[in-house]
Amino acid sequence: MWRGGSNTRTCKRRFFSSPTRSRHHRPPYICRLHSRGSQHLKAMAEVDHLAAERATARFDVEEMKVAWAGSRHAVHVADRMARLVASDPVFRKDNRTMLSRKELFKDTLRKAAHAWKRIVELRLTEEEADLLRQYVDQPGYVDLHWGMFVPAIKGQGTEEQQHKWLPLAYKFQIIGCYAQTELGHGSNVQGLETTATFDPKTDEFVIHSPTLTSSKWWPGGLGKASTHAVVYARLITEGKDYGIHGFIVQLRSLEDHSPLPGVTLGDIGGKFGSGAYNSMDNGVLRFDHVRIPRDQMLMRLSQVTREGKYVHSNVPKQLLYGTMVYVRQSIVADASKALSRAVCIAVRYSAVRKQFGSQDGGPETQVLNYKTQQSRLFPLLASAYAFRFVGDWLNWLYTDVTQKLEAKDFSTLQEAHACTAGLKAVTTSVTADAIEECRKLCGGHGYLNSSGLPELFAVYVPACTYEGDNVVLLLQVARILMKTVSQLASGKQPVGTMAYMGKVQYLMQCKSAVSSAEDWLNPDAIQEAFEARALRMAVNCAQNISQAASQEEAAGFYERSPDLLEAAVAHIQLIIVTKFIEKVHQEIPGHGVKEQLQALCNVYALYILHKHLGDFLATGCITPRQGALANEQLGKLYAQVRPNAVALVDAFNYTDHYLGSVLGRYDGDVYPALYEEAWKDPLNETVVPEGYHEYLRPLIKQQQLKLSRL
Ligand SMILES: CCCCC/C=C\C/C=C\C/C=C\CC/C=C/C(=O)SCCNC(=O)CCNC(=O)[C@H](O)C(C)(C)COP(=O)(O)OP(=O)(O)OC[C@H]1O[C@@H](n2cnc3c(N)ncnc32)[C@H](O)[C@@H]1OP(=O)(O)O
Ligand SMILES: Cc1cc2nc3c(=O)[nH]c(=O)nc-3n(C[C@H](O)[C@H](O)[C@H](O)COP(=O)(O)OP(=O)(O)OC[C@H]3O[C@@H](n4cnc5c(N)ncnc54)[C@H](O)[C@@H]3O)c2cc1C
Repeated sequence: MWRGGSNTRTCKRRFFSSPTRSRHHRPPYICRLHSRGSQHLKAMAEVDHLAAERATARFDVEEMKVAWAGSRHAVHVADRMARLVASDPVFRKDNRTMLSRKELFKDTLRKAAHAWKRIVELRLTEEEADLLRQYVDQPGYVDLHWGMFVPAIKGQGTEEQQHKWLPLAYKFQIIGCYAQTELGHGSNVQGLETTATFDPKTDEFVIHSPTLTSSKWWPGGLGKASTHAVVYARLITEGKDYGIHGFIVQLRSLEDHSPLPGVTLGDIGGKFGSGAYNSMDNGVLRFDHVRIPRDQMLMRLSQVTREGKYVHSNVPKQLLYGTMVYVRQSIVADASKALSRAVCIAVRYSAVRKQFGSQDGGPETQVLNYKTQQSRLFPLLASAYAFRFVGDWLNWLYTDVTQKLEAKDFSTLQEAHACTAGLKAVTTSVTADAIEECRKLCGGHGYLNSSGLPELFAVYVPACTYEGDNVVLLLQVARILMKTVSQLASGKQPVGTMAYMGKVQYLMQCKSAVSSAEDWLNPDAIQEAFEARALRMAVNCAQNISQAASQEEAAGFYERSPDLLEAAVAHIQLIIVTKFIEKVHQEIPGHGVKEQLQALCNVYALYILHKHLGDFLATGCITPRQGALANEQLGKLYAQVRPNAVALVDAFNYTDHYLGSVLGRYDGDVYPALYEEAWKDPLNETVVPEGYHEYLRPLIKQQQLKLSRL
């Protein structure tokens, strides 16, 4: 009866009602855990399986935490916020991949509301609140509210508009999203179709979706949560189309959340991966002649007068894209977070996991000791640090450009666009690929949801697409490179991150002086090789475009776009290497910290050189022998990193809650955790599965009957 008749009763119930029997049927380890209870678990947690690894570190981990976080204050605040989230049961996330879409969405609403409650109760600063939200680690409407809606109003709204709308947004009296992309157009912003036609009779804009393809499609937070949106639409006044502009539009009632008349909206449906980005209500939105007051056009850059006259302030039109520039720089900062999480999991697990090598009964080999594991993993570890530092620099650049713009100095706008677009593209592509590589580095267990890696990948991978498809963004960088090359002949000196192109005479013909593996530890040798490679690739593209004399320049660009993409990547990699070298040149306190960062900087640079050796050889920057020496030095650097690897990921200072991975646990006690996690799966709620009586039993019985007839 027990076996056959009660497949809906749970293991838990049976366990308590009939312990002997349950124990018999339960896996022995689980019974042991339950019988000893939390005391046993606590005792287990006190064992540090990675202690030996930590003991081999040759640097001060606490000081490395400071180097990673940026300051002692940053370490302290991050630590406090991470623990606050980890200790609060509302922020539990280990069950996320098992929730249905509706449950997951409600859970996201609950977490967002609870986070807000805590922020208000504890009177958290903006810095603390941002960190708290980061550690809650569940994409939701608040990301778009704070991350795009508020910045769009700040960047494109007049003082008066900011005064009216920002206090409402700051107190969550309204919830906003960023509605730009449409069903038919995302990359091509100028191709958007939604219209905002000025009606001078009523002093209103009429917002309308003229076609199916003009439906807003993708905006996060739009589907179910937002009450308002910044909507991008073609401004039409006095019969003329003035192109894309931003408008604040109310979508839902502030009383009962129902859509306002003329507004049709909903969620666009399930997305890649279980859990993951499905906590976000990416939405669809259509307007049927929805009227808004004229003063809800964001009028900082251009205005429409009461009479309907269009007035454009004397500022570059591209400032309309300011919110995207802002978010792209924050995405670069986030790349190092996602990458470091994946790397932390893979490094710790690789130190715990053992395979082969015990023929004589001795201990097996930690997989982290395999050279192949090191050559796949350590460049990713180095990339996490590289992205962290280039992200800090980009944040500085963004702040600097913003201050200049306030003073009506637009000279660095192009530099900001090229750096944010290019770094966003390169760091997100590398990070997405790296998370998947970390999954493979964890073998079979990496494929389990409880490793945290599948969800991390699924949440992260759309970063290659949103806020600008990476290929489209790299082509923007390439265009700026081509413009810069073409200006070299006229003697115009490039500035900022393009300044190296001014050394064109030298860089086009220089030969690397490297003659031993150690020579590649010289930052000048690395810098020169990367500069020469980037410049020669750009110049080659420019020559090829201009040699296609029969073609228009745009056609030549189109024809050569695959090569241009590679030239753009080379330029961006040069920026990352340069900023890492600059970081290492600074004063860095703490025993051994500078030396470790130096080693990681060299790993990053020589790994890129090795991976893109074809570029370096084809452009004649280095010889095949010098390429081989770089690879030889890389192997030596991996050996140097090996004893420090676990401590280098400890320096990220992530709680087990934030990591969300049984493989990446701080204590390295992986196997009991994996084993226990398995039993939480809903399939294990019953011993006999649902469907047994419908499908399995009849099948087995039928076969038994057939056999008995033989
Ligand atoms: C652990 C998990 C972590 C997860 C991540 C966590 C957090 C991240 C934070 C937030 C993310 C959360 C959610 C994601 C939300 C996503 C939102 C979105 O996706 S919003 C929609 C974004 N859409 C795009 O990015 C569209 C991309 N397209 C464009 O930007 C433009 O169409 C494009 C491609 C630049 C072309 O522009 P266009 O005006 O048509 O013309 P041109 O190419 O001819 O350019 C004309 C000149 O303008 C210059 N330019 C272009 N853009 C800019 C700019 N942004 N700033 C300054 N200048 C710019 C360009 O260089 C040309 O200059 P010249 O005339 O040649 O001098
Ligand atoms: C998870 C997620 C969240 C999002 N959130 C928001 C949001 O909050 N608000 C919002 O407005 N939008 C949002 N978006 C939309 C996002 O910004 C767009 O999807 C993105 O800009 C890419 O545009 P697309 O979808 O039109 O891609 P497409 O341009 O259609 O890309 C398709 C393919 O064409 C290629 N391609 C396109 N143009 C060129 C070209 N000129 N040269 C060479 N190749 C080209 C691309 O590389 C790609 O391979 C979100 C998207 C996702 C996935």
